[in-house]
Amino acid sequence: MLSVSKLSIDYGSNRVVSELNLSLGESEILMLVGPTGCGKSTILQALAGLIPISEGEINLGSWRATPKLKVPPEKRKVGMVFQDFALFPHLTVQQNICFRLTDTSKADHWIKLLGLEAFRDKKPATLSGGQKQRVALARTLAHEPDFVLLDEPLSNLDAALKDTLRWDIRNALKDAGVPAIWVTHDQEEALSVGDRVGVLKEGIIQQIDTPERCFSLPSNRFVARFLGEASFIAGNCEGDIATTDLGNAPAIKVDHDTAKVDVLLRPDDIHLIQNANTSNGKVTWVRYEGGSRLCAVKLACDTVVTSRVSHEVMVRPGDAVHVSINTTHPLAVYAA
Ligand SMILES: Nc1ncnc2c1ncn2[C@@H]1O[C@H](COP(=O)(O)OP(=O)(O)OP(=O)(O)O)[C@@H](O)[C@H]1O
Repeated sequence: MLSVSKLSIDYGSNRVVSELNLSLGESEILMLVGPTGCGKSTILQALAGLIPISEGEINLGSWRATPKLKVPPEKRKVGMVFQDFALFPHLTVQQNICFRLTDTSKADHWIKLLGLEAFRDKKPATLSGGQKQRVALARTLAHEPDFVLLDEPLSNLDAALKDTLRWDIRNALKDAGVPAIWVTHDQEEALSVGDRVGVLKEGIIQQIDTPERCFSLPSNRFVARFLGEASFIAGNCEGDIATTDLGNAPAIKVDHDTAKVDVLLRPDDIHLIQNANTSNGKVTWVRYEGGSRLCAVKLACDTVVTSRVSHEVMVRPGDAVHVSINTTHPLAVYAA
């Protein structure tokens, strides 16, 4: 098990990561997300032993690192996968994967599992981005690391390839049975691929939780907005029911126990009707998404809520519509 307690990291006098606590179970995948510059790569580098830590402890069972107790990268049994693949250009796929490997049978397992058999004798320059990333992953896993760190492994690839490769990477990590921390900029990827998601802001973890809880019960408004479309509407909350101008809904108070609240609404929580007898809002913009359309609706109180409708609903900016809350799951509410 990888466990990190009260980890702080400074660059000179600048503290970029503060008091990070986390523990990863066997074969658990933690997705680390946050705005640019919030410290994601810094955390990975510290876990790998590439930069010093200022406070706290990293413990893998077989070794323990503190600011005074240094453990060099080669003693940490860590595997790293980067966005730029970091392959040796003069070596073949087979040679890249087997580099410094005593038991090459492990390499065969990953070459087969990641669909690389036809490319064994090719040089990296002749491979596509997705194939290169598979080679990088196979090389990492063939060395049987105790944990794996992935720094935006899919960010140089096109959308269609990302979609299949993210599942191949997840399956390979699960097959290897090692814990992994995977940094991504893609919220959808974080929610769908991870066992848990950690949301970082200015070096401080805001929430580490299951994808479902991070999305539907964010610990604060920053997490709510960071993980997807989020609107907030004023309401009252008595017990576990919230009352708003758009209807009532079951609710969970996330922060303080106050009656006046703001209710978090995701686009799927809002039902939009065109040509209703009465309207309560005007469409301000519409984004076509392929199978659906995301619509922003301005209410009389000036609050803007977003609703996702089928692509068959030809809603346009300026349309008068009726919106209401339509949910059976409890909505997160925050003190107003
Ligand atoms: N070698 C360094 N020396 C000084 N400051 C650094 C160094 N590397 C990173 N920083 C600063 O530390 C902070 C965190 O950087 P880091 O690269 O960890 O962020 P990130 O969340 O990975 O960003 P991105 O999503 O853009 O990759 C930033 O303010 C960055 O400018």
